[in-house]
Amino acid sequence: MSAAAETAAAVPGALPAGIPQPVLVRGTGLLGASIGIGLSAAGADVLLHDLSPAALAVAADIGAGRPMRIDDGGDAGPAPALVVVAAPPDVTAEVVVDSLRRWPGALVLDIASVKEAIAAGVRAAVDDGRLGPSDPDRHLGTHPMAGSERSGPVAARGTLFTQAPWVLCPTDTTLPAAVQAGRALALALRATPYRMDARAHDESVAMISHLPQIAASLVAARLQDTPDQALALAGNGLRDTTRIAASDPQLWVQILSGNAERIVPALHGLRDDLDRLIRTLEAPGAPGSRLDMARLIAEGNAGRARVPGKHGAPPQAFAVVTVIVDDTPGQIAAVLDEVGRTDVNVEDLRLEHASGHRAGMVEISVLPGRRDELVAALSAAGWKVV
Ligand SMILES: NC(=O)c1ccc[n+]([C@@H]2O[C@H](COP(=O)([O-])OP(=O)(O)OC[C@H]3O[C@@H](n4cnc5c(N)ncnc54)[C@H](O)[C@@H]3O)[C@@H](O)[C@H]2O)c1
Ligand SMILES: O=C(O)C(=O)C[C@]1(C(=O)O)C=C[C@@H](O)C=C1
Repeated sequence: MSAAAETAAAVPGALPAGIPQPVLVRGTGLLGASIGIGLSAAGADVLLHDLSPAALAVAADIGAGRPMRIDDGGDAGPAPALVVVAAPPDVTAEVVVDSLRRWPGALVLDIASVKEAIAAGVRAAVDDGRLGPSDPDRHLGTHPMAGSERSGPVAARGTLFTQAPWVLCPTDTTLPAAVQAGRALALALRATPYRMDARAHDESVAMISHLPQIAASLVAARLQDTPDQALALAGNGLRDTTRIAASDPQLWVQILSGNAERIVPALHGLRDDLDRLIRTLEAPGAPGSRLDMARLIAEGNAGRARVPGKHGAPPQAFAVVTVIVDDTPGQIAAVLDEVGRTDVNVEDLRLEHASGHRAGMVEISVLPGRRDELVAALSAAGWKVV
């Protein structure tokens, strides 16, 4: 399995050449509206369509583009030159096929989370005569590796894709113009394009996206009957491991069933480790059991250390500077204002509210070499740094 990251960087605020316009986004939920907002902000002419009038209206209201009517009596508005299908996975192939048929001059991209099933669905339309043999060449399967546990346009933001990988899955016959459009779309939204075939993509996401989702859901499911007094003690360990357990069940049913063949081997591996741990913990005092536990946690350390940092850079441990603030309006902005006066780049930011207390903690991640400088500056300005 190999992925080639392209290195060209987007010029901030500029629309890279190669995005045919107007662009029509079909499906204006979280992803479609985010794409619309980002492209509109970069100066593209964006049309929007969604089966849900409410999702369409919200997307238009938040600046994702202008609504377009699509129906069998003729479409209202100009023919799109590029269609981006951002509908749920189980209807994506059909919306791609419909778009290829409706607009014979348009390139069509989709962004669904699984890729082989969509490609097969589009090819099936050639077999049943709905598409001509070369129509699928205008289609490119893609997948932005950015999202959220939330869905719908209300959660959309134009910066969703910044610094995220965006996978492009051309086949041997995909038109170069379609690949160029996919690459330009990723760059316009400040993502990093990667090229990969659909099979390698699906194998990869089984491990780096689908298995984590399942693990988070299974862990969170255990909490249903946990007493409130135990949950009141929850710290970041639980929050970190269960954030994506809040994801949309409908979406994930489609993703998991669309990639079941690749997910099952990963689950067998997980089950083997779980069985091993259960056996060990059933006899924690037995000879070798502590070594077993240490190995398991160390194996987790080794896997975690392989997760890349921003821009696909090697994993990097940041230093965390923790500032205690009163839990009152304006405090966090004031801390950040102070940080802005230094020349230290904020790599990550996290807010922590101690339950039952009127104080919060702002955790600022910076490059380790810049930690002392930031601590000195914040302390000198009177902030409580711990
Ligand atoms: N949510 C994520 O984190 C994420 C990340 C990357 C890719 N994706 C993919 O992006 C796509 C959209 O996901 P989302 O999270 O934005 O979902 P969402 O539920 O927020 O939005 C989907 C939208 O598609 C609309 N829709 C349904 N059928 C349609 C049709 N036939 N024509 C036009 N619109 C239709 C729905 O009304 C809804 O507004 C999915 O294929 C998903 O796999 C999601
Ligand atoms: O919620 C998030 O943070 C995500 O990025 C979601 C995530 C992921 O697993 O990375 C989930 C599914 C999508 O297909 C792509 C992105």
